[in-house]
Order: sequence, then C-alpha cells, then structure tokens
Amino acid sequence: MAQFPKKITDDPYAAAILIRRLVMEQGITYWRRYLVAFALMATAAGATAAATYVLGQVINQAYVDKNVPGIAMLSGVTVVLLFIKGVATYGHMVILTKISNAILATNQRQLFAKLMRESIGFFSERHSSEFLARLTAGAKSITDVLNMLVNAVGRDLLMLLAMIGVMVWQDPLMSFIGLVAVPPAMLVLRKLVKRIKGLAYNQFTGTADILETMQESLQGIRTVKAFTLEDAMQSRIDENIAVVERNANKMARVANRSNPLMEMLGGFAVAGCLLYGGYSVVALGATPGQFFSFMTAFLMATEPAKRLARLNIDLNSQLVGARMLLEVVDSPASEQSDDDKPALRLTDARIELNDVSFAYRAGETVLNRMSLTAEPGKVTALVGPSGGGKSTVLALLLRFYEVTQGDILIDGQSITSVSRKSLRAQTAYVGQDVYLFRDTIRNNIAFGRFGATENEITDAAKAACAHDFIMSFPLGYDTPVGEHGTQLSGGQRQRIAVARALIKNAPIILLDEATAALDSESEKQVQEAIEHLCRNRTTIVIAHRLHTIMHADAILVVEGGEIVERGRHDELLRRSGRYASFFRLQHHDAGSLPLAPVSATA
Ligand SMILES: Nc1ncnc2c1ncn2[C@@H]1O[C@H](COP(=O)(O)OP(=O)(O)OP(=O)(O)O)[C@@H](O)[C@H]1O
Repeated sequence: MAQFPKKITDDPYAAAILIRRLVMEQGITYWRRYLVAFALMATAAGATAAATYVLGQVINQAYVDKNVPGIAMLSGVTVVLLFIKGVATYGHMVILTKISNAILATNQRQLFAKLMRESIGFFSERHSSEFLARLTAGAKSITDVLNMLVNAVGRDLLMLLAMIGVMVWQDPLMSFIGLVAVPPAMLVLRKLVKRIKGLAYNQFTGTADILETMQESLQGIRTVKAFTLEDAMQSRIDENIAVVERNANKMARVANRSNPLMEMLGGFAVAGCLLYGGYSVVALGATPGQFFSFMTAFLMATEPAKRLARLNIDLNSQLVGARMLLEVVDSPASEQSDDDKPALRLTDARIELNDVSFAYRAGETVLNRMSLTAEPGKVTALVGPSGGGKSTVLALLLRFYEVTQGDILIDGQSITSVSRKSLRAQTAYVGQDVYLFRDTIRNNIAFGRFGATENEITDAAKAACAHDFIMSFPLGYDTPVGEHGTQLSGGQRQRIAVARALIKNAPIILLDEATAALDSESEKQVQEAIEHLCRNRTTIVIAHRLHTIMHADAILVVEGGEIVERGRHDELLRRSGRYASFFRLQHHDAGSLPLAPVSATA
C-alpha cells in the first residue's frame, strides 16, 4: 500500500496557505507573462461586452429605427469585435499553457532532485508508485490550481464584471433582480468543499494503488506467469480500479450536487428578469434593444458566475495533489548533502571496520561489534548463512546507511568524515541483482564512467568476457537491453555489470554474489571477468558458492552479525569449524569442484 499520511490536517497545507504559497513561490516567477495574459483576457472580455452592447443597438435599429445601413454597419462592428476576442483568447491561452508547462516541468524536476537526495532507507520504506503518482498527478495539480486562479480572476471575473457592467448600464433595477440568486448559491457550495477534499485525497491514494499493482505485476511478470498469478493480480487491480471508480462517481455526485439547485435559482432569476424586462418594454417605454442586450449579457454572465461559484470546490480537489507533491519536496532530506566534506584520499585502499554495530530498525541488531580489515590489493571474502549480515557490511561501506556504533576507516580516514560522492567514486560495486538501464549495451557500460571512449568501452567489455557475445548481436554495442536488461540472459547482464565496474577503474571493489545466479559456463566467464576486475585492488567479495572464493587472501565467516571464523581456505578446512562444514556440505552436494576461483594473486 502506498504510504500517505492518513489524515489531512489543516496545517501547514491548509487551502489558503497552499494557494498563497503556490502563487508567491511558483506563479510569481511568471508575473510579466501573466500580466500580458490578463491584458489579453481583459481585451476578450471587453470585446464580448461591446458585442453584447452592439447587439442591443442592432435590435433597436431593426425594430425601432428600421435603419438597414445602420444594421449593416453594426454587423461589421460585431465581426471586428468577435475577431478581436478570438485573437485575444488565442494569445492568452497560448501564454497560460506555456506557463503551465514550465511550472509542471519545474515541479517534476524539483521532486526528482529531492528524491535523488534521499537515502536508500527512505526508499526501502516506500513504494516507488507513490512517487510516480506525486510526480505526475501532484505536479499537474499545481498547474491546475494556478490555472484555475488565473482563469477565475482574468477570464471569469473580468467577463462577469463586464457583463454586469452592460446589465447595469441597460437597467440597474433589473440587474439587482438578476443577482439575488448569488448569496443562496454561495451558501450551498460552501458546504460541499469539505466533502470534496476527503474524496480527492482518496482518489489520489487510489490512483497510487493502481500504479503500484500495475508496476508490481509488470516487473514481476515472470513470477506472475510462472505461478499463474494472472487472475490474482487481475482481481487485485480490479479492486483498486473499482475503488477509484466508485470514488470518482461519488466525487462527481458531490461536486454536481449543487447543480439542480443552482439551475433552479438561476431559473428564478431569469424568470424575474424576463418578467420585469418584458413589463418595462411594454409599460415603461424601455427599448427592445435594451431588453435584448440585458438578457444577452445576463445569460453570458451565468457561465463565469457558475465557474466562480464552484471555484472553491475545484480548487480544493486539486490542492490535495499539490499537497502530495509539496510534502515530499518540503520534508527534510533523509540524506544530508555532505559534498563540502573533504574528498577521500586513497593511498593503499586499506579498509577497516572497527567495532561496528548496526540496526536497520531500533533494537534489531544486524551487525554486532564487527571488526575486520580488508588488506590493500587483496581479496577478502565474506561467507556465511543467509541473513548473517554480509550485504549489510557492503551497504555500510558504501554509506547507504550509517553505522549505529563503531567506525569504518579507509586508509585511516573515517568514511563519515569524507564526502559520500568521493567514497563512492573510488568504489566499484557489482551486486547480485544487476540493474541495467533501458538503454544500449554501450551506454550501460559507459554509465561506469561518463566520458569513456569507444575503445575503453570495448576494452572493458573484452576484459569482462562480454565482447564476444555483444558482437554476436546484429546491433553489437547498440543492442538495447530492454527494461531492467530483460532482453539479456542473467550471465550476460552480470558480465555487462562487471564491464561497467571495470571501466570505473576504482581502487576498491565490492562484489555481492556476483556469480550467484549463473550456470557453470557463465560463472566461469564471469569469474574470469572478476579476476581482471580485482587485480591489484582491495576487494571484498560475498559468496555463497565457496569454490569461487577458495583462493581469497582472507575468508571471514559471518553469522548473526559477527565474524565467527577467519583465515585462509586451507586453514579453515583444517580447523573443521563452520567454514569446513559449509564447504563439505556444498562440495558433497555440488559433486564438483572449482571452476575459476577468485585468485589471491590475480
Ligand atoms: N533494508 C532492510 N531493512 C530492514 N532489515 C534489513 C534490510 N536489509 C536487510 N535486513 C535484515 O538484516 C539482516 C542481514 O541482512 P543481509 O542482507 O546483510 O544478510 P546477508 O548475510 O547478506 O544475507 P544473504 O546471504 O541472504 O544475502 C537480515 O535479517 C535482513 O532481514
């Protein structure tokens, strides 16, 4: 489930505060363009008012003065006025759309930039679909709110005032009759706002749930199909969709609940005006033109008046989305930038963990006072049962998380005293789940180091035993890898990941079961690639298949967050402890021995 705050509180995202903030922080940047748009809106409203007034004159020319040339002249004036209105409308629509697009883009950029500053822990607690909803619907809501405000003030209010102007000019008393429906209508609409807010919030979370199910089903499509979960996923999304559909229908009912009443009130006003207007033509000597012009202005005023009356409802339903986006942008980044800290300066690349303890959640110790040294230029292997804390050591080394207690030193510098960027720049990491971007093979390798030349890319691929299979594709290095690299085999993906790590040319290598998912042949090739990668670099390698690390310089057995044994392969076998029993178990099960172990001297 998407994790949204469960309750909409009034502060600090109350409607008035949000609106002020959106106007002052986002709209204000474009004030010059808004001014031009307002001027054009005023022109359109003025031209419409003038055309309405001219209409009255035409009626008088036809019915009272019987003046055909006069009618022709006024018809020409009407054409000019409507043309002016058309041009002004085009102008303000284009300007406002451009401003909207710019604001939308800025908000999307801002949200993404904020997400890039969040820690790994932040993401492991949330579902990515939540951010997709905030990025798309939330950013759109902000532009919608600003557009509503601009249109309300520039288009509707100006048009309404212009039409009221014409009405009052033609007949002040009749104008009063026409406007008596406004106060009761406002009262009715106020009541609906609160209800709409809650529904809009449910709509937002419901949409995020649909995205979540969709994303999970598609990303896990192999599992879905293999376990014939299609129907289960279908019913899950059916449920999500049904919730959103029901909610949308409820919203439509609530938002439009006022319509019958509003129309009735409007009907009374129109009837009152017709009654009084007809009477004043018949009995009080008013001209038909006056009456006609008044009624046209009155009818033209009803649409903007209705939109203005509903403004509060519409604004509140969009403000929920705006809030969703701003909440993420406003929250303090879970990973404070430390770019101003000194850069990590490497001499030998010696890694030391001193008494390191760590817990993902308070009270659940994952690493317990662990100390280890990874010697420069050597291979240190971490082995042990699943869940023992091996991957956590690498995560702490990369500073995906901060240690709870103790310290991690690289060449005597605490990794917390140097900038994260410099630490990660000196480290090449190949994980169990290789992530490839939806791009070409070339670019996926080049992500290891921007600006890598074609030759460097090919060299890295050759060293990673990837060149041959890449060249066997018709498009070679231009072959797209598909989303998450799904168009490649597991072994091919891992070799590309090794090439990416190689091209980085980092002095520290961290490998988390980089050959775990491979068949013997692929494993042999990836092991060869890894040998190239580790040559003369400080390497920490996690392995379940022990034959891949038999020749490591040091093997540490990690269990329950502690190192329970350490030594070289032979020593550990002689000791007949945990390592020896793991090894014998695997050796017995596997029935075969090493293919191409990570070499200590390699
Ligand atoms: N992001 C996380 N949030 C909370 N707990 C976590 C997280 N990642 C790992 N853990 C927990 O920390 C413990 C150690 O996990 P870790 O991944 O370091 O083990 P491991 O030795 O690498 O296991 P494996 O060999 O299966 O990969 C496990 O109990 C795991 O449930």
